[in-house]
Amino acid sequence: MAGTGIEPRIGVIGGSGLQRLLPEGQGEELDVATPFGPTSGPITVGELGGTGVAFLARHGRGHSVAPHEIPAKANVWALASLGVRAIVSSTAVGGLREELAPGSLVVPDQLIDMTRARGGDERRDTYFGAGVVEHLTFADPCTPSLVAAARAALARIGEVAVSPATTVVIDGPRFSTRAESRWYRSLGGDIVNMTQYPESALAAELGLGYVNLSFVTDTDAGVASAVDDEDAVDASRVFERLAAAQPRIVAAIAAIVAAVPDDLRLSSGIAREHVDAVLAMAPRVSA
Ligand SMILES: CSC[C@H]1O[C@H](OP(=O)(O)O)[C@H](O)[C@@H]1O
Ligand SMILES: Nc1ncnc2[nH]cnc12
Repeated sequence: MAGTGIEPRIGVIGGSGLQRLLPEGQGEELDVATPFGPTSGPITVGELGGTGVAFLARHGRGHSVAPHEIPAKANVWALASLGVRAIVSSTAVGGLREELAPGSLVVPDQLIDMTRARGGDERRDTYFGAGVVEHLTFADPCTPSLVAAARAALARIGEVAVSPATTVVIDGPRFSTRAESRWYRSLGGDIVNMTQYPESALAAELGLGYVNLSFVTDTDAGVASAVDDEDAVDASRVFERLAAAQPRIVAAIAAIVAAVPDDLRLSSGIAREHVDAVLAMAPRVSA
């Protein structure tokens, strides 16, 4: 429990363009030490619509942490150590299909991991090993009940989210070539992003629910952008579109947070004692 007395039930990881969830001055900022080094930045614990939340900006303050440098193990561990039961994440994505125009909202249910851990240790995608042998059941990288709840919550606020959908996750920080983009689409990808993995797998390893809200900022570099090159990916345009959509994204995240059931029950098949052993690891205090 944080000093405010608020017990965060939901962790929110804000992606590109989502630096703050609670109004300025609300909530308590915590620096949570972890066995995996520092998190991307401070975690703000407060209340959102009556629900205790712990908010972390994935790329840190001022977007200073590149996608391949994101300390996903530290970030997910820190939220779990604060007691959250589920993570609601936001991401900016490229659309791989014409119908996924910039401005579309997507609630993916599947992903294809195309990362090759080129970021080094930050990209490591498991807490287990060193004698603790676990094989994560990861057929549903996004918790199905939360995907359904998110879709319904968005509909209630008048948003039509594209769902189900498959995210192709790449290392970044560069965007894809036209050939890669066409290939991802031919694999069945609907959207492309750099951060939904390993975050989602690490959450599942710690027994947390995971649901993602994706905001389409561009049509990547493939077939769709050939239709309208104005929409081909370009980082400055991505940030402009995210800034303009910030109130809409915050409202959508708030609706999803409110829809996470109190009695969220998960079974990822991982032995509880193994989860507890990871959570009991001593925090490493950074220099
Ligand atoms: C700003 S363009 C590329 C950047 O945006 C996405 O970030 P996030 O997933 O945290 O919203 C993408 O994954 C890249 O990191
Ligand atoms: N086209 C794209 N590829 C990867 N990550 C993205 N984030 C936003 N747009 C993206």
